[in-house]
Amino acid sequence: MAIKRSKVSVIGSGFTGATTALMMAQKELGDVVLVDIPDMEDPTKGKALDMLEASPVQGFDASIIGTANYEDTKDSDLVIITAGIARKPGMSRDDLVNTNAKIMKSVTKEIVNYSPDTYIVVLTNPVDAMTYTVFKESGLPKERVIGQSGVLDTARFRTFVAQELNLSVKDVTGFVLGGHGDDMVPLIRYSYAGGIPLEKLISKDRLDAIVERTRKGGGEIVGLLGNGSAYYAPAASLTVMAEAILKDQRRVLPSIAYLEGEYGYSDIYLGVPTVLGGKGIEEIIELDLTEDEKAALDKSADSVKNVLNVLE
Ligand SMILES: NC(=O)c1ccc[n+]([C@@H]2O[C@H](COP(=O)([O-])OP(=O)(O)OC[C@H]3O[C@@H](n4cnc5c(N)ncnc54)[C@H](O)[C@@H]3O)[C@@H](O)[C@H]2O)c1
Ligand SMILES: O=C(O)C[C@H](O)C(=O)O
Repeated sequence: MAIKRSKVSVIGSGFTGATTALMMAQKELGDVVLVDIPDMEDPTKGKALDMLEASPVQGFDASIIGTANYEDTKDSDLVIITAGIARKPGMSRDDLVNTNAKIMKSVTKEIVNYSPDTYIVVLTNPVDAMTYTVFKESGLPKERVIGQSGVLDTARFRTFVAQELNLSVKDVTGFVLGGHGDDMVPLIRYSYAGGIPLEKLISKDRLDAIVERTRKGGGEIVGLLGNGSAYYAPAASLTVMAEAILKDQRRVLPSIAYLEGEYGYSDIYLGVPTVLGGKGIEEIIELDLTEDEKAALDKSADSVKNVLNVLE
């Protein structure tokens, strides 16, 4: 049998979907199918063609098509969901819940109809609850339905730490746990610059300020953009997760995973450290938490549960 390139479908061709499609094609992760609603079919085709025309200039090999027909997604190895509405200044991510839950249900039906064994990575907000909705609707095993928040939240944290210390972002590591809301939990104790614990390099006051800015990082961009939310760093985050799965890299990355007792929670999707590889979420890493860290994580999990409770 001939060896085939991977196929990745991106549902939603808006800011995050289109940017993710381009980043994945630039990294030659596979052929890309960009999908939107029928009313958006022509602009979606236009974006895909425009990206394809960048390929000779940048020297990447990938087919990129735009469509409103799910048949074109048939046999996707991986599907990324970015479809839905984004928040505007003054809104919380949770305000999007019922509109986006309906969209999750309808797109998930179509996805698994054409790709019954695929992996799905969800971006749409409120992402912890939307990942739960997609999991329930898809019937896929839990390790194949994954949400994105921690890679982005950790990237924001690393950016602010690198700025504070005037060091390369490459040398700063961190971990953000919990739901993708203002009470997410950046774990300072597990964060380093060049292997040195951050607590030895940055004062408590400054670290507290960095944690607060990280928690409100999405809102900071929403406020600046005025009409829409972040998309470059979210697309980069989705791309690294897609790469980890498609290339079976077994990367240690924070993902929104379905918990069955891990960290003391059950029947919930929440951000935790995971091993991401060719089987999707291959492991959930359970870190020892102090009482304060566990209390912060409980608060964040409660916020996610409150959103799950309003799901219609
Ligand atoms: N989890 C995260 O870290 C994170 C980061 C950034 C954005 N987001 C979320 O991602 C979502 C998308 O953000 P965006 O900036 O790309 O928004 P956008 O408005 O630019 O794009 C959304 C696209 O979804 C399409 N769409 C709507 N209903 C659809 C359906 N039924 N089928 C297919 N496509 C459909 C729209 O036509 C639009 O093109 C938002 O909910 C946003 O809050 C999450
Ligand atoms: O903040 C938002 O609404 C979008 C996204 O969740 C983000 O963190 O940038």
